[in-house]
Amino acid sequence: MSDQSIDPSAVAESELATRRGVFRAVAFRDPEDGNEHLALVLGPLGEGEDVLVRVHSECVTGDAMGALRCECGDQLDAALDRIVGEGRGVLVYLRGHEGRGIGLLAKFRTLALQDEQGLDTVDSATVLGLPVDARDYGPAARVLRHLEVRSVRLLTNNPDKGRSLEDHGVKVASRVPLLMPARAQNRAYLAAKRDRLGHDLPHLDPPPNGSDPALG
Ligand SMILES: Nc1nc2c(ncn2[C@@H]2O[C@H](COP(=O)(O)OP(=O)(O)OP(=O)(O)O)[C@@H](O)[C@H]2O)c(=O)[nH]1
Repeated sequence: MSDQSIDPSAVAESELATRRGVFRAVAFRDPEDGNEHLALVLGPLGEGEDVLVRVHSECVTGDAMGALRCECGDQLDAALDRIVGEGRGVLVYLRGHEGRGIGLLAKFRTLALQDEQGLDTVDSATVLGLPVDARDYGPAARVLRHLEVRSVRLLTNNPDKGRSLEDHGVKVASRVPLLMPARAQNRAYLAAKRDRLGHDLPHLDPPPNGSDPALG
């Protein structure tokens, strides 16, 4: 549980008209990591119970450039569509989470190893002495408290994300799958997330005899 709260002087808000509609956009500087993060809020949140929430880790290649080797961009679009479909919800976009927290340069080093040596997303980090996942969800918990969100339906396939948010005091009422169809370019990445990182991705083809054809 992180007790720190966001200082009002470190928050700025504006309306943000997007292709999907008008959001309340809340920028904030987190008191612990010092990064400037973003929350997009749709609709009145009422009592703040059971709010549909996506906590999305920055991925400049997937989110902004449309890269296909991960499914980050697809998930960002799908999460916003789901929130707009309900007419109520929050997307928290966490900066400083690039590459699961190792940063852009280090992420590219891991991507090069994946391309050149066929390592997966886990081994390509560990051979470089980098953490597989260094993300801190404290900023998400703090902004959800700031927004008076009391419990969330969390859009994620990653059970650890729900647990980490709960460790920071967020009540996760349920986990809502955010399953993206596999593409040729991201099949190996998705398989590694399922097989090595424990993500719930039941829509992927099961690995026959313990090996995934997408990897071979
Ligand atoms: N280190 C590293 N990071 C990657 C790689 N591919 C994508 N990422 C980063 O992974 C982060 C997203 O994490 P994921 O593990 O894909 O998914 P998640 O956020 O844990 O789970 P979901 O909530 O289901 O999306 C983003 O910050 C991406 O930049 C990679 O090969 N190596």
